[in-house]
Amino acid sequence: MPIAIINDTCIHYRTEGDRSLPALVFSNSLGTDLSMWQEQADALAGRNFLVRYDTRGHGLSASPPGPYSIDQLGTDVVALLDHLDIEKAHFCGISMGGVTGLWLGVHAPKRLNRLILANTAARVGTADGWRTRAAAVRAQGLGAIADSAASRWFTPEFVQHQPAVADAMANKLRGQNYEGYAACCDALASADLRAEIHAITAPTLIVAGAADPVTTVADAEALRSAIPGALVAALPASHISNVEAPAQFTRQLLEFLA
Ligand SMILES: O=C(O)CC1=CCC(=O)O1
Repeated sequence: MPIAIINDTCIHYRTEGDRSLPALVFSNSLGTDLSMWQEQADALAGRNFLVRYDTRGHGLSASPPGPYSIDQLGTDVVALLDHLDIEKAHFCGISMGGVTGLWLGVHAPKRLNRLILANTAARVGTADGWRTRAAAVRAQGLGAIADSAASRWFTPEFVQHQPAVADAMANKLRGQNYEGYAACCDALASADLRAEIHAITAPTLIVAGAADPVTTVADAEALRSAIPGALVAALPASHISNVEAPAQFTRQLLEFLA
């Protein structure tokens, strides 16, 4: 279980594949952990040096008291690259992980090769919405958020046909650290990169879920028009598109990184 002490915080990560291959970093969404990328890791470990990590406040990484900020989530990645002696990497982040990717595109362009931004936006939801959620989680824990997770993350058809996958992810959320989750809601409350993302120079692929109610296809189009040269692919999925449409997601990754 590799742990790096990064910005005074224990960050859990996992590497796979040959170090001589181009590095590819995966960043998880709110309430999940690095295991969400298993399908992509299985497909890509022969082609890339994979680095998966648990965003602070998630999985086996530490959950120091919040609020966190998007600058912190982004500088954690830069420090993890330093720790692993990686000069430049591809970066694939989903939802909150995608916001981290946008931050890296703006603030750490020299550390990036290609950028894959899935189910994300330069401004996800509203500051009030995230502050209300953070307060509710600090007061009541993660039970209610976990109970409703499947409906935010997946289409009803997916939940019906793959109940074990949806339940396993919701149960994992139930077991997360509530302060870490709330502190990441604080980070999303204050993250608004809309005025900055035009400066991104990394070749960028935006992956949308055609049925995503959280970060919509319109959000993906807004990213595409702001980021020079960005491409968009819409998959038949809701918010956690790499789990709901794993084969299509992986194909997009492979084609974009080829
Ligand atoms: O609300 C959710 O659970 C979905 C989500 C929003 C940001 C993120 O990373 O996940």
